[in-house]
Amino acid sequence: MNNTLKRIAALASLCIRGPGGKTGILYCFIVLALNLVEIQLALKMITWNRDFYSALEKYDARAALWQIGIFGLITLASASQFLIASYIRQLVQIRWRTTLTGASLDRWFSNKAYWHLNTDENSPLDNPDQRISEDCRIFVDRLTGKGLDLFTGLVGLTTYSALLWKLSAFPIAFTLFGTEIVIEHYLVWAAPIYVLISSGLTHWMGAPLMKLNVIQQHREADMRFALARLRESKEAVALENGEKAEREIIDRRYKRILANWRHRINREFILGIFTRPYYMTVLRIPLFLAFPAYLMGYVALGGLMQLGSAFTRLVTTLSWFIFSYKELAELSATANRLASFMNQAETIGKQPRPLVEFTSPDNKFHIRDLTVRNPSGQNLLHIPELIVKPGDAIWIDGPSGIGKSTLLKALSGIWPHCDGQVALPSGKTLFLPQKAYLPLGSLAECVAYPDKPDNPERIRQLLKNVGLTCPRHDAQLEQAGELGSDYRLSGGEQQRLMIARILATRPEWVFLDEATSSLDAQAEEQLYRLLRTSLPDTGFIVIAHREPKGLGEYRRIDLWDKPCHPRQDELAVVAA
Ligand SMILES: Nc1ncnc2c1ncn2[C@@H]1O[C@H](COP(=O)(O)OP(=O)(O)OP(=O)(O)O)[C@@H](O)[C@H]1O
Repeated sequence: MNNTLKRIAALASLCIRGPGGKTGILYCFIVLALNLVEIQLALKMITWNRDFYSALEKYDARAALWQIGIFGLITLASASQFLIASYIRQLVQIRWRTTLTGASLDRWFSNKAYWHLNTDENSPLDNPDQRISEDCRIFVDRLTGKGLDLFTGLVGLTTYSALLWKLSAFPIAFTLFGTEIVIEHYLVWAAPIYVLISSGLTHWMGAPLMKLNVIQQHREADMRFALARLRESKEAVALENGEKAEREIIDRRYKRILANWRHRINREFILGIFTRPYYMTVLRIPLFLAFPAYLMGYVALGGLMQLGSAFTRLVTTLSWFIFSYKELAELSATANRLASFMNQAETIGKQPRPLVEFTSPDNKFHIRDLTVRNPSGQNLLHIPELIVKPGDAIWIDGPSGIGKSTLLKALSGIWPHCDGQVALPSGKTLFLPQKAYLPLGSLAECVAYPDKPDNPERIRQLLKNVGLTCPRHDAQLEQAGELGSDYRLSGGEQQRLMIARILATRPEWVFLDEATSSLDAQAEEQLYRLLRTSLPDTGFIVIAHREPKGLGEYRRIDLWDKPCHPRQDELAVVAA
């Protein structure tokens, strides 16, 4: 509980420190001031109860009509207060949610946490990519909602207690085990005892609901992920007639949702056995408790209604915990999830880089004593020394699974299971993985990725140069859409697009991981030639199962005669 409060405080302070956060605080004070107005209106309503019922008791029609007019005015003021307060509260939510979402995304992207963090369905991190936006919304919504309610409630509590104390200046007397007991101001004591017992019961009956809510959100996110994955792979699924298998995967996930949902319904039912009658009686119980005072002649009907109304206000304010139980459960689950995601993302930045970086003379790309392992610690590759000059080309060729792609990941700095030294030359570097990545956006944005497209005409020309000339592509050059689904590029076309990306971004170093594997040998050679003539000073490190013809002179690193997962001393790849 203590930890949860600390996490809520840390996330709230993050929201306040962000842009517009302080203005948010100012808005919160305005909402609080408006809520205090609401307390004053509630006091007026309590007095109204007395005056209206007194008028009825005395058959005074004029006074009763006058009270109906006052009721209209109080209602108007109360509705205006509610609408303005909730509008301003949402302005705070916009500011704080923007800051919190920004901070979460910063952590998600910094140090490539999105790649490093284990986000499997069994990971305790619980699908951060599926939940970031929703969690930030829930957290800010519940924090501003429940936080402000709590402050207002505390003020309301003292006001209503003081009023009730004044109104209930009469005792209740009864005999218990032969002893006469007299309790002064008994209504003031009855309210907290009544609510305390009720809150305890709510928590006792509802505590398992918190855990069930967390599991439910987790499983819902798993199902959304499976559906999103189907959308991404729809072509393969359609071609392989995988509908039945996919349906089973999704059904399995739905069944998990269903199983937890059943538990949740049962628990909500159990909780409802207590809370539902509580909601229904909370407005009447005060009258029942106050009516001995009426019978004993301490108050008239108007006074009884005023007492009942003041007691109801006090009990509803005290019942904040019971009424807010579900939202508080959500706030606590969301705060814990967000905080744990942020902590884990931050620790990634603190881990030392696995490869020691040194400066190489003449701006060469230099590897010394590099060992690449798989996650279980088995050695994949060992490179004692490799030096590549700017403008040179290297072809790495070897069997599947030997660790070629992993070598590129190690060089890019994202693979933690490696050691050795590396000198990465200055200048722009582009790593193109086996599977072409087509970001959401226009064709021009896709070509220039990760840069911004500056000149559509130039990109049009580059697409033409790599053989992507089709009126359809021309029309889609600047039109936003989802590549890969909307543009329907073939595997080979996607790889041509990657070559256009190299030409558009003009890096000094290019690492290609089977980036031309879907092209025929002739097209591949043409494209390599185009790359070499357009970028004569660029160094190329090419992983491919076919010789990179057209790239000019290159050195080959042949991994064919190396056993898979060899011992470190068995494998020494030396590039002359
Ligand atoms: N993220 C990962 N988690 C666990 N194992 C991995 C991961 N990435 C790669 N591996 C393992 O490391 C080994 C080398 O994989 P890698 O992709 O580097 O092979 P490769 O030589 O590029 O093969 P191919 O020619 O088929 O692309 C494989 O056994 C693979 O299963």
